[in-house]
Amino acid sequence: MLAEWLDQGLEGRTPSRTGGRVAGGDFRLLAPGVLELVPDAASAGAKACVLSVGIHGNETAPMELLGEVLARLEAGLVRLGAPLLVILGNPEAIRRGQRYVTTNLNRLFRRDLAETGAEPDRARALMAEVDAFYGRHVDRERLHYDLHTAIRDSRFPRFVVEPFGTAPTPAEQWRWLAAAGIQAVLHQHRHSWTFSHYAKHYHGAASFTLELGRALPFGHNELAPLAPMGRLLEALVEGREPAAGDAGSMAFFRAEHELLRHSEAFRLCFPDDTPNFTEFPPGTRLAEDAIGGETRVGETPLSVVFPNADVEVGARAALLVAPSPPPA
Ligand SMILES: O=C(O)CCC(=O)N[C@@H](CCC(=O)O)C(=O)O
Ligand SMILES: [Zn+2]
Repeated sequence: MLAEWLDQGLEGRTPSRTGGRVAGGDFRLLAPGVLELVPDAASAGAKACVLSVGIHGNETAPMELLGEVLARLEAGLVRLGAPLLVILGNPEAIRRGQRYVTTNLNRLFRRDLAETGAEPDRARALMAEVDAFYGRHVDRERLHYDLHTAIRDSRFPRFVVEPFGTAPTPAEQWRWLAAAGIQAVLHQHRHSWTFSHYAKHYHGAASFTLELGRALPFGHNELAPLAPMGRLLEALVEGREPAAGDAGSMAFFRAEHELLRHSEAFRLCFPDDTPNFTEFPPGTRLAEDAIGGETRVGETPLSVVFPNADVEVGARAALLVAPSPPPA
């Protein structure tokens, strides 16, 4: 039923059942693509976990990975020990195999959102579900992992974005992420109104956008490198202490600038297939635009992450980042 829930969500079918039992607890379907799992008895240190996939419809590996965890839960190989909200972000975009339908859902998670349309409505529905879920677990630490894959190759194929926010990230997160095969961490320098930012900014959750390799169609993903991440997700679902790795094995970066597309004439001055975290020396021309002119690297080298000239006008076309010290 749980793994079927993913398929039903993708196919737009009404689920055959809206609730039932798994080992250690109950599940119930709260809304299309929103599933809550309630343990009979959560373990003492269990977090209130939000796990989301498919916020971008073409990023399939996280859906397959989470589908495997849910299948193991259903088969009784994993026992529910933590309150869990599982979210299939943008079902219509997933059905179409597209990043989004009309606008990028992952820029809309703000409470003063005024836009109307399918994606803004979905953002409002997901924010309400997250608010209600954390509201039901006020006594627990909050966690949100928003699982994605990247458009391009990367010097670090598996990395996380730590959203901007005042709530400090618990040190255990770095150890868990290192053990789960994460190779780099990028600290955001300003509000970005992504889903992971929402959980941190409004709810003080330990939250990340996780980039788990490259975006490929269903059936083309190599899940073996994600096995350690699958084990981290299972530990969270069971309310167990996850495996700890050496946080020092990860590379840490900080966003220094956000490159915005200001006009239709915007273009990046490096090849389209430039991998994430490619470093450019001082003086390199990175982009040109009809409004705002050209962007060059200043006095210190900068690396480029998420370069995409094809975003909506006004949207982020790249992050320019520099190495930063690991958190104390
Ligand atoms: O590879 C790309 O260019 C985009 C991959 C992706 O969807 N990344 C997220 C990052 C969100 C964040 O900054 O936390 C996004 O752009 O929404
Ligand atoms: Zn994404």
